[in-house]
Amino acid sequence: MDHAADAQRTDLMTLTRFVLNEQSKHPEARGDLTILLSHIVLGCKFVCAAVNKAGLAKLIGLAGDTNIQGEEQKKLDVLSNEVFIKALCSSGRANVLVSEENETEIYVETSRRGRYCVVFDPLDGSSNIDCGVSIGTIFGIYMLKDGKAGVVSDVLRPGKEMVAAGYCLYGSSCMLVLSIGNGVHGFTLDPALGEFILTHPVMRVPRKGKIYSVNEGNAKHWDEPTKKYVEIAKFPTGGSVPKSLRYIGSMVADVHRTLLYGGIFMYPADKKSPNGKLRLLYEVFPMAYLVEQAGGQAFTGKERALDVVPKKIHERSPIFLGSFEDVEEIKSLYHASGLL
Ligand SMILES: O=P(O)(O)OC[C@H]1O[C@](O)(COP(=O)(O)O)[C@@H](O)[C@@H]1O
Ligand SMILES: [Mg+2]
Ligand SMILES: [Mg+2]
Repeated sequence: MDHAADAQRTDLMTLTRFVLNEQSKHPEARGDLTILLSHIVLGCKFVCAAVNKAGLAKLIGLAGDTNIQGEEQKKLDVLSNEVFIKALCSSGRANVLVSEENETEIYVETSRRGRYCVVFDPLDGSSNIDCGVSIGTIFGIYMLKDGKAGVVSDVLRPGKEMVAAGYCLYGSSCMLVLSIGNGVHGFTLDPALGEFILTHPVMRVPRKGKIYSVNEGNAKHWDEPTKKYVEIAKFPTGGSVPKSLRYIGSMVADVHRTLLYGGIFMYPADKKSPNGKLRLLYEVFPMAYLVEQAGGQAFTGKERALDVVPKKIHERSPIFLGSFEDVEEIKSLYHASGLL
């Protein structure tokens, strides 16, 4: 056993240590957010373990029910949802919860209520579970508006009012990417230690990218600006090289790649789904928050994504996010089209 190396590892920047350091910069902080995040992290570790052994543990396939979105729930959707609801309730720091898998908002029992509201997608990329392609968990955190008993309007607020957001990627490695309003930081799970270690400090999305990411299967239903953008990406003029298409079909994985490599991820509105497919509260807002914190931008086809005021908890929204200049291009096409 290489004790020296092991001793070395004790000064690794773990996620817990990182959040405690951030907390220490705010003398007014009571540590509630730190405790809440530690319970979300526990949930991610649990789901990561379940995903890794999904085939062995008969966690592949359908659970037999349909969720409010009309989607057939996968066994891992249901398990992950239970894991996060239990973890958040037991933190004693959560108040109102909104999950993709629950029709209505969840109110934590009075004795265990706290000052934060959490919106989450317990398992993102469900269509990729059974084939072992990267999937994830997405979350966003609001603080109660007036500190009293939570109500649904505590979460029907613009994404820019969130105090933290993140996702956990269950892929070739398990990574948790987090922002508590001070940049974006990536942590990789060390399976031996069972700790998330800071491996990607201060993530910055490249200003301009070479990748576009969209489900081209919907192309015939797209509006003109989206069609034009993809046309230019494929057949650029003036000697520029065509962009590469990359689409995994798990938002967490497609956004993670976009944050690291740059480019644009989009799920536009189309004639089939006039509000797009992705959900504003627990998919679009957390990802837009992270992308903006990393120097990129997020646009709905009409406005800055984080300025939208949701009316319903499962509301959908079109989204274009990623490298600043790439999103600027699609914004100018919307302006030019008169749709804005
Ligand atoms: O198959 P499509 O229409 O391209 O949709 C893929 C999108 O749907 C999602 O799977 C929806 O999320 P859930 O799996 O959490 O329902 C996103 O992760 C992904 O970006
Ligand atoms: Mg999802
Ligand atoms: Mg989901």
